[in-house]
Amino acid sequence: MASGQFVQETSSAGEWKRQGNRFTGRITRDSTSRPGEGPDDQGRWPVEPGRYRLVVSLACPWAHRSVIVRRLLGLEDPISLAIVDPVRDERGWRFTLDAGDTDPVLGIKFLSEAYLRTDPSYDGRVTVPAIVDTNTGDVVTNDYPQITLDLSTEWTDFHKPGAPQLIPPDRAEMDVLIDEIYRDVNNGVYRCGFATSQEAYDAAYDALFARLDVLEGRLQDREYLVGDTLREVDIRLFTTLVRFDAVYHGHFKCNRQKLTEFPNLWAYARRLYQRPGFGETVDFDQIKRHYYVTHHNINPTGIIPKGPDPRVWISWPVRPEPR
Ligand SMILES: N[C@@H](CCC(=O)N[C@@H](CS)C(=O)NCC(=O)O)C(=O)O
Repeated sequence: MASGQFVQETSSAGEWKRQGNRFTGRITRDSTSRPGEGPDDQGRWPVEPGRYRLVVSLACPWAHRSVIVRRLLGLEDPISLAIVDPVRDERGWRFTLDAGDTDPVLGIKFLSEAYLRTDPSYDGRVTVPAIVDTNTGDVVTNDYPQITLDLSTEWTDFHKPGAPQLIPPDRAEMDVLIDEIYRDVNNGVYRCGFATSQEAYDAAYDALFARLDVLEGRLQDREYLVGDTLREVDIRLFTTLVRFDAVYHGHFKCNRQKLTEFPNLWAYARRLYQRPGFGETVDFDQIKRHYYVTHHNINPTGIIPKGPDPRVWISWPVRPEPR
């Protein structure tokens, strides 16, 4: 069996097992910490506009969720944004897009500096998205599924007028879909790409396309995955779909078919892309550079494919809305 890029996260059967999220602090309205302080004894930090910095890579699908949600809710001013270079070197995520290769607010050159400041013994992967407290430079959270939920539910006082309700009052149906989509699609593409045995790859590929077939059927007569309005689950699916043909189809060998060959999923993804808050957050150049240059084991030459042509996302009208 070939060894993978992420040896600590590869099982003896060659399956990719994603590491847990180390920092699970939450920014909540009921934190008992005073402004400027935190966390309280339950790990809750106070909601405070201007205090926290969201660190993302525009290439990363997990971080991309938080970029979209922050924008849809109008949280750009209350929560600032730091964007790392899409290409990691052996020192991890770098602030080389900024003047002096330094984040202007946090004053650090590498995201690892914040991780190690917060936990000097940390030896896992340093990941985005992460929210950093600008008072101390400590990492509050890299718990990406919770980050977007808390933007929706804890920061409501700072949402823009008319901000969407991304979390339905009854979450049961959405949460089932979120789990299935995470396992088979969001993480499923990584399980294909990072598998180091044929069996592990085959199983991940089968589960991925079986789930996409189900979703394709679900979207036959719906505009959104749940109910008749945009929800968090749509954002979670979108950030994988928008990378599918550019990266996952070739680089991760998810190649039974392209997104453009699923009529309903393709129309759905394009409808979302063309909504405010979605397409303008997609940077195909950074997405491709990240995956093809950073994953040496699966693309040793580092050559970045020129295609596909991104104009397909906008160049002809989207199919009419489903009935
Ligand atoms: N925090 C999660 C998900 C976030 C994640 O994997 N982000 C990627 C970018 S898409 C990352 O930061 N990777 C850094 C690395 O692999 O060293 C994890 O630990 O797996």
